[in-house]
Amino acid sequence: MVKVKNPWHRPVVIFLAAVIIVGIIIMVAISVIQNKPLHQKCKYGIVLDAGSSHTSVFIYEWPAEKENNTGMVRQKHTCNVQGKGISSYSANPQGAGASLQLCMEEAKQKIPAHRHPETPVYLGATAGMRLLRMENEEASDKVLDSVAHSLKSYPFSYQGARIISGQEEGAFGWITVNYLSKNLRKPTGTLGALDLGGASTQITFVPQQNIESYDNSIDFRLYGNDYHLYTHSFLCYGKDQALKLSMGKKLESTLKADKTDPIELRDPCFHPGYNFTRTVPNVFNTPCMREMKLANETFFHVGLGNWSQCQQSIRKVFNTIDCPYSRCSFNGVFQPSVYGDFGAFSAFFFVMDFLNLTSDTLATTKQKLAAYCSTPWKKIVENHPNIKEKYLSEYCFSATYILTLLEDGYKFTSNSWKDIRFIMKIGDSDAGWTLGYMLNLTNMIPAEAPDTPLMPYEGYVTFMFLFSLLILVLLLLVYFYFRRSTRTAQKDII
Ligand SMILES: Nc1ccn([C@@H]2O[C@H](COP(=O)(O)OP(=O)(O)O)[C@@H](O)[C@H]2O)c(=O)n1
Ligand SMILES: [Ca+2]
Repeated sequence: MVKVKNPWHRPVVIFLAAVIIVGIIIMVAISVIQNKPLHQKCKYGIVLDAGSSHTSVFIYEWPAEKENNTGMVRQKHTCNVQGKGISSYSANPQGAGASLQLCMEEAKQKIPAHRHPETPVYLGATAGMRLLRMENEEASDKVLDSVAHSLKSYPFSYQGARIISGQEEGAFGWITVNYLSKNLRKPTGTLGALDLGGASTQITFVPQQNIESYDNSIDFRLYGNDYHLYTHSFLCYGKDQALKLSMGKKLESTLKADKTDPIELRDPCFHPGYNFTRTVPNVFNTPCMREMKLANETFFHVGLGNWSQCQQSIRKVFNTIDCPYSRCSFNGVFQPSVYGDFGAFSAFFFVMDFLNLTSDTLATTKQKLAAYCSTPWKKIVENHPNIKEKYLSEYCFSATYILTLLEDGYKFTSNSWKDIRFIMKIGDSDAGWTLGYMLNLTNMIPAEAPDTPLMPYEGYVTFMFLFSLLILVLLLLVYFYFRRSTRTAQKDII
C-alpha cells in the first residue's frame, strides 16, 4: 500500500477560508460603521405654538446625517404652557414671557446640553395675536417683546418670535401632514389639511380647478416636485370666536323681538336644563363683532338642546350669498371644489373624538349629534364629572359648527365626507403648522431631491449579510467537494 500524502493542500484551504471569512466580517463591519455611526447623532429644534387659547412647546428630533430625507424629523416632546394664550396678557405683557418658563426649563432637560447652542427656537403666534394686533397694536408688540426676551434667556439659538400669517398657518399645516405621511417624494396624491383653532380655521389642498384669487394661491417646489396649493384662513371662524359670533347674532335677535327684563337668550346649541348668567361684554369683547350698546348688562343663557335649530342659527354666521368668483366657500372667499383626502386636526379632532364621531357617515354623525345635543345638561355633567363645565357645555355647539363649516362652508358632501380623516397625530408627531414651519426655516425640505443611495441603509446591510453568507456556503461546498475528490483519488491509488 502506497499512501500519497498532499502535505500542503489542507492547511492552505483552511488558511484561505479563514482569510476570506475574516475579510468578509471586516468588510461588513466597516460598511456598517461607515454608514451609521454607532451612536446615532441627533439634532433638535424647538417651536412654540402661541395659539389663541394656549401655548404649546414642541421639541423635534432628527438624525443629524439624514436631515434632508422626508419623514425623518419626529416630535420628541411637547409641553403645554400653564394658563391661557399669550394674547390674554395684553394688560400684563411681562406675564406672557414668564408663562413660558416651566416648559422652557423642561426643554433644557430634554435636549442634551452640548446641543443647546445649536438648537433653534422659534415662536409663532396665530389668530389670538392677529386679533390683539387689530385691536391694540402696541399691546401686541409688548406681548411679543416679552416672549422674545424670555426665550433669549435660554441657552438655545433664538430665531425669532412673530405673528405668522393665515396663509403660512395653512401652508405649513399642509407641509406637516404630507411630510409625516411621506407623500412628498412619491408620485401619489397629497393630503389636504383642515385646521380648526379657537380664533381661526384653515383649509389647504391641491385643487383640480384653477385658483381665481391670487391671495389663496401658494406655490412650492419640494424634493423636485411642484405643488400648486389653494389655502385660506378664516379669521374669527375658530370655534371660540364662532361661538361668540353665533351668540351675538342670537342675542341681537332676542333683543329685537323682546325687550323684557331680564334678557333670556334661549340657545338651541346648549343642552336642555343649562342655565348660566352672563354679561354682554363677555360675549362681545372681540374685534370679530361690532360692539353692542348694552354695556355690562347681564342675560340668562338658557339651553334648548335642539340640533337642527342650532344648525340653522350657525348658518347665519356664514354669508353664502355674495360671491365675486365662479364659486365661493363663504363670505365672498374663492374656493375650488374640495378634492382628494383630507386630514382634519386640532379642534376638528378634539371635538369629534370626544363625541366618538370620527368614523361615521355624515347622516349617522348628524343623528348621533342630534341625540347628544338633546341630552339633559344634568346627565351630561354626571357622565363627565372630571371635565370643566365650560368645555363640557360647548361640545354640542362645537360639533354642530364643525358639521356646518365643512358642509355649508367648504362644500363637503355626504360622499366626500368619507375623505375626511379626523387625526391628532401621524406617527409620533402632532398634526399642526409647527413642524412644517421649522422644516421650512431650517431648510430641511430641499427644492430638489437630494441624491439618494442606490439602496436604503437597512437594505444594504441585509444585502451584505446575505451575500457574505452565500460566499461562505459556496466556500464550504468547494472545500467538501475538494476533500471528497482527494479522498477518492487516495482510495484509487491504494
Ligand atoms: N384638548 C383640547 C385642546 C384644545 N382644544 C381647543 O382647540 C382650539 C385650539 O385653538 P388655538 O389655541 O390653537 O387657537 P388658534 O390661534 O389656532 O385659533 C381651542 O378652541 C381649544 O379650546 C380642545 O378642544 N381640546
Ligand atoms: Ca392653532
